[in-house]
Amino acid sequence: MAPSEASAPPKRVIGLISGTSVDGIDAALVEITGKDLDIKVELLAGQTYPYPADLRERILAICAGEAISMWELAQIDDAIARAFAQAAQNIQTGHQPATLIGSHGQTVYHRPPEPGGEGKKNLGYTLQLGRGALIAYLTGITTVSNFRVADIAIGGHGAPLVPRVDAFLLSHPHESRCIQNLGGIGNVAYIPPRTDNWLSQIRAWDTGPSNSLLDLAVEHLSGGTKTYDEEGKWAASGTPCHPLVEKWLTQEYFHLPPPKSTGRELFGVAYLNQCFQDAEPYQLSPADMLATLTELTVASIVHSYRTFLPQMPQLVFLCGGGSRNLYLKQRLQLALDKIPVLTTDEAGLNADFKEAIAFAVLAYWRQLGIPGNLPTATGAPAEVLLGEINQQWTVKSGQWTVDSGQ
Ligand SMILES: Nc1ncnc2c1ncn2[C@@H]1O[C@H](COP(=O)(O)OP(=O)(O)OP(=O)(O)O)[C@@H](O)[C@H]1O
Ligand SMILES: CC(=O)N[C@H]1[C@@H]2OC[C@@H](O2)[C@@H](O)[C@@H]1O[C@H](C)C(=O)O
Repeated sequence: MAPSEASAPPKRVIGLISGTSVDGIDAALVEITGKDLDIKVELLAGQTYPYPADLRERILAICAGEAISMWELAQIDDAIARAFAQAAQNIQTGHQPATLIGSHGQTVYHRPPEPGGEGKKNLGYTLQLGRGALIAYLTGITTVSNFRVADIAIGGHGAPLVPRVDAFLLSHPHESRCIQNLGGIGNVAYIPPRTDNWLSQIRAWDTGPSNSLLDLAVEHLSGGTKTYDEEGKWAASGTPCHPLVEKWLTQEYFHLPPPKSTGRELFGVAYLNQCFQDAEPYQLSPADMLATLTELTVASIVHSYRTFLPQMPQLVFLCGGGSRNLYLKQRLQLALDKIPVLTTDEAGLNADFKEAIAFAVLAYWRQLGIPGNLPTATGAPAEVLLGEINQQWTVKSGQWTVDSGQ
């Protein structure tokens, strides 16, 4: 083997994301080798760093549509970048330092593209706070950020982006698989067996609410003493009200064909208030209400598989915080009948940190010049490089030098 073909040393990368649950910053320190089907990712450390309570409250208020001044926007952007930079520092404790960060940031607004004729549709818009330039400066590590904007600029949804990573880490030569993320919002990647043109046959979309409504309901019903339902125990003590689930399932989003994306703008506080109003005639107990909202997550996922997939998958792998909700998992298994429902842990990929791991891989691909989006997932007309590279600049002997991050 020629020296240039000798396998490159592993690249040490940090992935950072705070998702739509706004529960905290998921940080993953990984070692990556290979590029596509030969890619290997080893998780060296994974940790969630909760936001300070006041910052979380402000982010949730902005996500719920509260108007803020540009001054406050700047303050929050910096506060998030600082928290992300701190998470990147902390996750390296006891390890060799990383040479690259992939930082998703915090989504505070997401508007999918509006349908319309060629050149007539409104582009989507998405805003992730926590600017990469500040993270690069504070950590001294080259940071890739703003992953969604390039896909959106050419007409895509800019989401979901993880499916391409799922494809390379979780595909199977003979088996079709759904990778179902259960975050604040749910999203699915359907990955066919790796036969000819398998990449172009991948389908992916946001399935709707996963924990966003449940968490808000738990906070309300517990009088603010809980932020989520540990293992789904509270919901498990109730009974789902099926007529309500049927009514909620008539909502337009669930019937839109993919590609499609959504967020807390739709499945947030106002939506939950409507759910409570709809539930009034049924006089549900708190536990029944939580069981019914859980059932909406389950039913919307299964309905979307049955409606939009070319065929049902042979296996479903769950990931995201909702995969720890045993009641949700059990209801999903019941609804999917004979299709095994596992977590990605069982495929060797940590279910809690898969999104953080994915943004480490997307940053790595960005640096190698490999596209990160899948047009069948985001609806973009082409593959594009995702993310803006914020080089780590240092002053050496009075001259600016740039750390290539290689
Ligand atoms: N042990 C648990 N039992 C029940 N639910 C849990 C548990 N752990 C986490 N969750 C749920 O998972 C949520 C967080 O999931 P996750 O971190 O995957 O979401 P996210 O990344 O913020 O969202 P998204 O994927 O939409 O961006 C919590 O808000 C909670 O509802
Ligand atoms: C705009 C935005 O932040 N979307 C998130 C959100 O959370 C889940 C779902 O909605 C998904 O589409 C996306 O995140 C994951 C990481 C993705 O892009 O694959």
